[in-house]
Parts: sequence; structure tokens; C-alpha cells
Amino acid sequence: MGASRPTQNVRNPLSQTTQQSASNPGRPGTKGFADETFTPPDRIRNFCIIAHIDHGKSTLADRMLQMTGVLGDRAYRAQYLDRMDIERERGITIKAQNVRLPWCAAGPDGEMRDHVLHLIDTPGHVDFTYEVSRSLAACEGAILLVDAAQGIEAQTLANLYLAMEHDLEIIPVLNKIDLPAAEPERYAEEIAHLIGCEPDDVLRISAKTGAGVEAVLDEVVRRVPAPVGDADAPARAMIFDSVYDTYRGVVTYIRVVDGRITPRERIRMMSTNAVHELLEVGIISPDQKPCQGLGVGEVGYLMTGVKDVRQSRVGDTVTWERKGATEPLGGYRDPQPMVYSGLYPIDGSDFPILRDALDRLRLNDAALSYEPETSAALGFGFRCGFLGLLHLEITRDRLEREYGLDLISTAPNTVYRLELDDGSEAEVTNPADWPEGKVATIYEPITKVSVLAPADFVGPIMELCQSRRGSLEGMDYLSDSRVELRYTMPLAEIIFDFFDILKSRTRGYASLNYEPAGEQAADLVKVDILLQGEPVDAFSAIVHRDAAYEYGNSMATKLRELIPRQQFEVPIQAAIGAKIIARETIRAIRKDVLSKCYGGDITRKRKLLEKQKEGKKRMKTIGRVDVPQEAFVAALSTDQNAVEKSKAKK
Ligand SMILES: Nc1nc2c(ncn2[C@@H]2O[C@H](COP(=O)(O)OP(=O)(O)OP(=O)(O)O)[C@@H](O)[C@H]2O)c(=O)[nH]1
Repeated sequence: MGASRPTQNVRNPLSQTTQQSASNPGRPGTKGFADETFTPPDRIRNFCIIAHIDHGKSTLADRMLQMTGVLGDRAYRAQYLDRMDIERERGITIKAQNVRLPWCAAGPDGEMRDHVLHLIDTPGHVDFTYEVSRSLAACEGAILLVDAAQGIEAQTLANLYLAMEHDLEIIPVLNKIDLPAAEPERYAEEIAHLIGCEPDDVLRISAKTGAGVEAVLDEVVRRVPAPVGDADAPARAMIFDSVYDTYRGVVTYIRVVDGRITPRERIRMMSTNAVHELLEVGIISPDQKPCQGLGVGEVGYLMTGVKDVRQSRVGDTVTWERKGATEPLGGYRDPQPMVYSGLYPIDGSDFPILRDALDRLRLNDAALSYEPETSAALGFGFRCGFLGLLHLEITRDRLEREYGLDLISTAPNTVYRLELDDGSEAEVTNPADWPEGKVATIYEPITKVSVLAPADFVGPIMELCQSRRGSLEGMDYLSDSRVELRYTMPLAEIIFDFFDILKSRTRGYASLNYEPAGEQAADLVKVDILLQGEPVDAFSAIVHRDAAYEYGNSMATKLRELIPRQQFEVPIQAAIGAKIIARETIRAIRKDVLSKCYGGDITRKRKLLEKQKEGKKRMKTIGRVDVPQEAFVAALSTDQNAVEKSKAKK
């Protein structure tokens, strides 16, 4: 697959005059650069857009694509960079993408020159912080985008602190100034107070209308430092994303730090020492365009023909196989699952489809981990590991939407490290593996939580965090009406319904960010739920001792309402080991479906018996108790509607 001369290339500005580009007297940079040379680093600017969810990153990226002429109006599709359907439907960015933009603007010396800007779009959600950090590591500058109608939110702060850790040049921008509710003066003050600039230094734009976006591009050229690196050293390039393409295999997105990466070379992945032949090297503008190679500071993609993203790991360093670099670039780590859940097909015969679907999803998601597991109640399924709740929900969405699966997922839990009585250690991600009676000390993961909200809600937020075993670390007023509360809190207390309750207690105004912060010893117990004395493994949970009774009682009550009455009485119990801590009872019912059939033709009786048999097919039998699948779905769901729906079916 040789490199062909790209039709519209954004390569080396030196191959053109430095006046305004002839092809486009407007502001976009020169087109049709010669592709036999490499763009000099002093004409390159690598930047990303960081912000809280929905503050407009993808819309601003789209507008920049249009303004630089990379994406004509005809090809324009809202949020072009958010290619995954779910990203577009949910309106959130999951995978970081990048694009090369030509722009003619004045450099630090005031001279107008053609430049090449590499824009890296970043996921805006807390689950994908590692991907954000790798995108930031590929940049020298960051546009800090804040919704002028909402102001600074939790992820604004989290991403700003990440950008500062990477010493990026921060360009503050207020977006959505077209909205009637926009308060640019108020929030410019907030941002100035936060990053130590003047309120007038905060740019004001509307990514929707394009107002002010040119000035942002000019500011990127003027203020973001040009990339530096050693063009003569052995090649080192950082992988900041990799995507599986059904037809072309894995596309690996890289930023070159030292040396050059050219096609037909053999390269080595430094974290795994895997060696591959480079089939293609190119740039993205806005789609893949092969080129002669990438030099210092350049951002683009490479293809080696591998079929699995786990061979192209985000944060890894690429170098030559022969005379390659000896020291990798810093910051690489293997993705660490934070949240585990069991995924089971409602129809057991779908298990092979679920297995194949997970295999395919993992081709494009190195952070997804899974292994087969069985449940007495739910049958054959998989214990899956995710970066966080959103990652879990997106994966489940894709399995159901793209593979037509109906799934039950068990309550999400985290990873526990146990010190056992015999001095050994164990790691538990599934309540069913809890070693009853042999545990000396239990350690649970904890997180640093940041909640941003109007000051009026401080009371309800503090009450909720304290009820979730949070300990207050600090509280700062960003302005006279908005406050940031910082807590240390167990991850297990966040991953289920904390965010939903926080939102409902603050009328949707609070925003949340959390990041791993080590572990702590905790007094945790495994609560089992028994039907007629038979434990139902799908309902077991690891909870703090103080919350055990509440969990057991709520599950027993929920199941009493969800499980249909049987021909006999069914006790529902919650237990810690052998100790019963809660109990409910489903009263017996004598149900003779033929009781109303006095006489009448045999076909009606047969239909009623057939219907009863059909209904039994959808039952899971625990011991002698028939539990409808909807009851499992509802009992394991935090969604109250699911519970109401299932009760209605009884
Ligand atoms: N009125 C107005 N709406 C905007 C503007 N910029 C973005 N929006 C809208 O705000 C919503 C979120 O925009 P996105 O660009 O998806 O925000 P995002 O930051 O990429 O969100 P994530 O992908 O979830 O991180 C969309 O409905 C946009 O149409 C703007 O300047 N003015």
C-alpha cells in the first residue's frame, strides 16, 4: 500500500509563498503543499480542546474544520469528529480523534505565515481520563472551553488541572455567547480568578454561529509553543489513540516527538516489544491521507495490518526496529478496570452471540476486559471490567443495539483486595468469589471526588456525601454563588446511583468528577439473598456493614413485589453468612387455570394450559421458585420504571 500523492494536502508551508494562499484568499492556510518534505516544527501547533461535558468541544472542532476549508459545507456533518453513532446520539465524545488544519496567521513575531494546526478532540467524560491525559501529552496547548450560560463545572476543573500538569499553554474561551442565558462577564471573572489572567484575556465565541472562532485559531498560532524534538535522533512517537477499522485493521494515531516515521520501515511497540511493518503513514484532514512520512511535532496515523487494538496501546511509544530509541516516552500505563459487572443474555441460547460480540468490541476497546462466568440464577455469562459506569453503559448499549442482544447486568461492583487469615492475599471482583470466614482485612478503592454546584445546595450535597462514607477534604468558593466541594469517598459508593441522586438533590445543577486515589481498609460484608433458603448469586452484593441491613431489606421488599405468588409460601431472606438480617414472605396461591372452565370445548382449555406453559419458559427456577426474567432485570436495575413495569406484569 504505497503512499500516493494526496489530492488536497496540508504539508509543508515552505513549499509555497508566505503570502495569503492563492487557492483561498480567505484565512485558511495554503493547500497542495509538496509532500516530499516534512512540515518544519516552527510552523506546527498541536492543541486540544478541553471542557466539561456538552460545553461545545465537538461543535467548536466542527466549526474549525469548516473555517480552515478542511471540511466543505457540503460534507459538513454536525459533530464530524464524533464518528461513533452512540457519540452522536448521546451527544458525547468517547474516542479522541485528531485532524490537521491549515491556517494562515501571525506567529509570535507578528509575521503572517501558513501554519499546520493539529487539533485533538478529547473525550469529555470522567471514565476516559486516561485517554484525555494521553491526548494532552500530544499537545503543547489547550483551549479551555466554558459554556457561557453554565460557567465552570467539575470536568472543567479536572481537565484544567490535567492540562496544567502537562504544562500546556491555556487559552480560555467562553462558548455559547449567543444564548440568552449567557453571562460572559460573570464567567470571565470566574475563569480569570481560576487561571490568573485578566477577564479581557478570555475569548468569547459561539461555536454554533462561528462568531469569534477565527480569533481562537489566531490565538493558537500566536500563543501555543511550536513542538520541539530531535529530528536526527531515533524515532519516538506516542500513541494517543487507536481505532479498529473493519476493512483496514487497526488505525494508530501518533504524535512524533523525535526523528521520523516513514512507510515500509519496521517499527517496534516499546511496551510489548511487538514488531510490525509499516504499511501506511498519513495525516487526517479530515479523513486519512497517506503521505511520505511524519517528522518532529507532526500528528497523524500509521497502519501495520494488526487486527487488535491491544497491540497498539494508548500511551505506548513507537520506534524503529533497527537502531531504535532505548528510552520510551513517559506516561504509559495499561488500562485499569475500575468497575465490574456480570453480563448475561436473557435468552441463554444467545451466549455464543454475546461471546462473539464482546470479541469484536474489544478489537476497538483495549480498556474492555471480560471472562466467562456462570450464575446459578442467570446461566452462562461474562464478568466484565470497565473504566467506569459510562463505559459499562456504552458497552451494554452497543451489545444490545449492534448485536440485537437482550442482557441482564448484575449490580456493578469494584475490585477488593483481601488479606486472608492465612496471610495470603486475594483479589475479588465478583461477590460469588467472596471467601467467607477467612478474611482478616479488606481494602477497597477510594476516589478523590469534586462536586461543583450553586452554593444553595451545599447542605444536601454534604448530607449525601456523608451518607456515602465520604470525608470532606476541602471547600472553595469559585464566586459568591458557586462552590467546589472535595471529598475522599469509596469508589463503591459512587458507581451505582450516586450521580443520579446528586443530580436530583441539586435540581441538575451539580457536576461531578472523580479520580482514583488509592485504597483504604473497610468493614465490608457479603450480603446474600435467599429464596426458600436457596441463595440467588445474582443478587449477592459486597456492602459496608452499616449498609447491609438496608440493602438486604430493600432487595427482599423489591423481590416480594416482583416475584409472582407460587403454589406454596416463599420466604425471602437476606443473610450475612448464616446470620439472617431481613425477611419477607410471598404468600401461597392455589392457581388452577382451568378453574373457570366449566364444560366448554377442549381447545380453550388447551390454549390456557399452553399459555401457562409458555409463561413458564420465561421463568428461571430457583429451587422450586419460578422467578420471571423481568424480575431479575427490575431487581438489578436502579431504574424505578423497570421495577414498576415488572410489577405490572405479575
Ligand atoms: N447555542 C449554542 N449551542 C451550542 C454551541 N456550541 C455547542 N452547542 C450545543 O451544545 C450541545 C453540546 O455540544 P457538543 O459540541 O456536543 O459538546 P461536547 O463538549 O463535545 O460534549 P461531549 O462530546 O459530551 O464532550 C450541542 O447540542 C450543541 O449543538 C454554541 O456556541 N451555541
